[in-house]
Amino acid sequence: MRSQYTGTDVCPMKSVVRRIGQQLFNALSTKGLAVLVNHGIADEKLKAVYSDLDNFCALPENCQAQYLRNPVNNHGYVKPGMEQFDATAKELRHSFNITSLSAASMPAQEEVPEFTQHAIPLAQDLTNLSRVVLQALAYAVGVAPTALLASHSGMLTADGRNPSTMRLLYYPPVPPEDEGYCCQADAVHYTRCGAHADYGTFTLLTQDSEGGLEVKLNGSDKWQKVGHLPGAILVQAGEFLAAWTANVLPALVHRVVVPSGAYARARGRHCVAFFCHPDNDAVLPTLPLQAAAAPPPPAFTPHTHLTLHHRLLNAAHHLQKRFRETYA
Ligand SMILES: O=C(O)CCC(=O)C(=O)O
Ligand SMILES: [Fe+2]
Repeated sequence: MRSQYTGTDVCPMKSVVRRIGQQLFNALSTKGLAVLVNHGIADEKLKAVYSDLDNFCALPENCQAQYLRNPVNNHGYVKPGMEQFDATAKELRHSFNITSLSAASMPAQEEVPEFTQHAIPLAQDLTNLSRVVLQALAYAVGVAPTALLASHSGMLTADGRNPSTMRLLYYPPVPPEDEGYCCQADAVHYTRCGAHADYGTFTLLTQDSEGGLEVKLNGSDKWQKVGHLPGAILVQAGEFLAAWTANVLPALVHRVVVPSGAYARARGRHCVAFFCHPDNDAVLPTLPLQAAAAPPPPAFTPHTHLTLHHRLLNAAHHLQKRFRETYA
C-alpha cells in the first residue's frame, strides 16, 4: 500500500491515522518524544545499513574523502569532529548524510558493495513513514489532512527544494576510562553527540542496542536514558514543529553519551536518523491550537530557545543558520 503514495496523497486508512495522530500529539506535547511500533520497516534493513556504514568507515581516508559532505546540499560523509553540537567536547561520530538518492552520490559498488541497494529503499521507507506521521499530526492539530503533506512534498527529491535527510551514524568504540586519549593528558573531554534539538519538523530515529541516547523530556531539566525497545522507531519533535505550534509540541533536547565500563566502551554504536523538514518555500497555516495559551518554553538550551526572530525566519534560513553553527 505504501508504494501508492505519491507526494501529497493521503493515507487511505483515515481512522487509523487519526488515532495515531492523537497518540502522537499526546506523547509529543507531554514528553517531546514518541515511540512507533508495527511501522513495517524490518530490522534486517537497518542492520544491513549499519554494516554498510561500518564498511565505509573502514575505507582508507583518501577514499572516504571523495564523499565528504557537500555544504550546498548537505549530502555526504561527515568525519569525526566535523560537526559539533557541543563546543566543550570533541564529538566522536561518523555520519553519512543522504539528501539525494542518485546512485552516483553514494559510495561506489567497488568500495562498499551494497551501500546503495540498502540505503535507497530504507530512505524511501522512512520518507513514506514520515508522510504517515505528517498526516497523523495534521489530524491531531486540526489542519486539513493534506496540509503538512503539501508543505513537505519534496522530501528526498534531490531538486533542492526540501532539505530532509537520512543520516547513518556510527560511533566508534572508545578506550576504557582509565587509559588512552579519552581521559587525561590533553584534558579534552570526549562525547558521542553533544546536547541539541533537531532543526526540522520531526526526526525518526532507529538505534542498535548499545544505548547512550539521553533526552530531556518536556518540562524537565534532568537527563533521562532512552532504553532500547527492539524494532521501535522514536519520533522526536524538532525546532520547526516547536516554532509552528508555538511550543505546544516542543523540540526534544537529546544527546548521546559515552557509556561507562570497558565492555560497553569497546563497542561501536549505530543509528539511523531521518530528519523530516518542510519544503524551503513552505507556508504553513496558522494553527487553531495557537489560540490556546502556549506552555512556557523548556528550561534548556541555547539551541532550542526560539525567539520571535527565529520564528520569522523561514525554514531554509533557520536550517542554514544551524549548519553554520555546528559544521566546521
Ligand atoms: O545517535 C543518535 O541516537 C542521535 C543522533 C542525533 O541526535 C543527530 O544526529 O542529530
Ligand atoms: Fe539529533
